[in-house]
Amino acid sequence: MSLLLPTNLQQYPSSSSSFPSSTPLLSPPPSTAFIPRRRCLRLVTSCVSTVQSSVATNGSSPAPAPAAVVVERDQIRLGLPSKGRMAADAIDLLKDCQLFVKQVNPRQYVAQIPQLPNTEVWFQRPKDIVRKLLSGDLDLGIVGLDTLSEYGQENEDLIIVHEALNFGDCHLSIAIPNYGIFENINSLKELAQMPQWSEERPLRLATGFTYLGPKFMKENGIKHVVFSTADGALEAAPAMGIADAILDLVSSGTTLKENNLKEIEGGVVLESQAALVASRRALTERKGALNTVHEILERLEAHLKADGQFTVVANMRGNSAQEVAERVLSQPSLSGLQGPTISPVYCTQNGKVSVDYYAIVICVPKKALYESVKQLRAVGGSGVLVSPLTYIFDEDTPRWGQLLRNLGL
Ligand SMILES: Nc1ncnc2c1ncn2[C@@H]1O[C@H](COP(=O)(O)OP(=O)(O)OP(=O)(O)O)[C@@H](O)[C@H]1O
Ligand SMILES: O=P(O)(O)OC[C@H]1O[C@H](OP(=O)(O)OP(=O)(O)O)[C@H](O)[C@@H]1O
Ligand SMILES: [Mg+2]
Repeated sequence: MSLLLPTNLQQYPSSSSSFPSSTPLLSPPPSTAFIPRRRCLRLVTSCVSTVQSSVATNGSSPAPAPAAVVVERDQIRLGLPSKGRMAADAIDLLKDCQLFVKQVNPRQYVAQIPQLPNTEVWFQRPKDIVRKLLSGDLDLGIVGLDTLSEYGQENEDLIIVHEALNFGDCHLSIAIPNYGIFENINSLKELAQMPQWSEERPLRLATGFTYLGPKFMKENGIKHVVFSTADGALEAAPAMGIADAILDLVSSGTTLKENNLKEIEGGVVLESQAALVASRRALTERKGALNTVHEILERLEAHLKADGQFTVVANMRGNSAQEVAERVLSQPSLSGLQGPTISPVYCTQNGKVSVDYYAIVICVPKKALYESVKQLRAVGGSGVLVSPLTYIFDEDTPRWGQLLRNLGL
């Protein structure tokens, strides 16, 4: 995968050809950029009988084939999650960027965004958004980085345009029971070194991530492992006796806790949140796609930057703007984005206009609000007004420059 990939994903080699032939129950090296998923799973099923049925009914399809051509059409297509926990948040984020998705009813899978007249929205399951970006049926999409990595499989055509949309935060992590033989096991290394695992009796790992799971275990040198898969509620697998460990998404950790499971050191495969993704082919070959992604990106960056900040206005007595500025800048949390704006506050006394006070305006990170208010008071600030910020449009968006460089433009 190309530029803008988060660091935690960049650690993966772009080819999976290094799967050792001695690794039991894993697929041999593929000859193309795609892992032949069916082949990988068939090897698993031949060794563990219980896996066969779950794999057969799992619905995991083979890795998507790369699109050969960009089919001509007038509209740019943006894929949004049709349901699940990301669906509402994606629409809300666009709404906060003044991009209103007009969906007539929830069962209608196509919608418009009046502010982007050349763009249509298609609602799809997250994994299908990735597949359809690859097949050329979608041009842009919002999905979790986990889904992108699992179904995109480092395909060069997928470009992460914005890797941190600030929702859908979770991480993909190995978890083991906190009881029995695992009671004192707290790291991946300790798990790998347990004497229980052998070629005949490998560690049984249940996961929906049938690409990332084997890849991670291989990269960590864990040989005696076999994978099973299911569509959900994986946390039940150890207690049901189906698996020894699981690899699944974690956010609050409640599901693990409620099922007597624990994460282990070194067991995090990736950190994930929602991302804006594009097809490289679409951006380079489809008329209007680059302009559309530029507009969406500008709005997203401006909104997301503003989302973490408050505007703070306060009055301060002083002899000059310079003197007030010196006092304000003596405090570490009051420098704002570029520095405080300081303006005279005019009032009349005995019919004469005079300036005794100055208004200062700064942007303050939401996390630092209380600290900033304390610092303002300490240098004589009063009448502090705090209001939310809607947008911060910088001179240029850093991600836009990165995107153009990535596309060779
Ligand atoms: N517990 C969680 N907390 C936060 N984000 C999560 C969590 N679980 C999943 N996600 C994010 O939301 C995305 C969609 O998850 P969701 O559960 O809605 O669908 P799914 O499980 O992938 O699909 P399906 O409907 O087939 O079960 C995930 O790919 C991930 O990026
Ligand atoms: O750490 P937590 O906040 O408890 O969240 C983790 C759970 O959320 C996801 O499941 P989801 O709710 O999507 O159900 P699913 O298994 O049907 O996908 C994930 O697969 C975990 O089971
Ligand atoms: Mg789910």
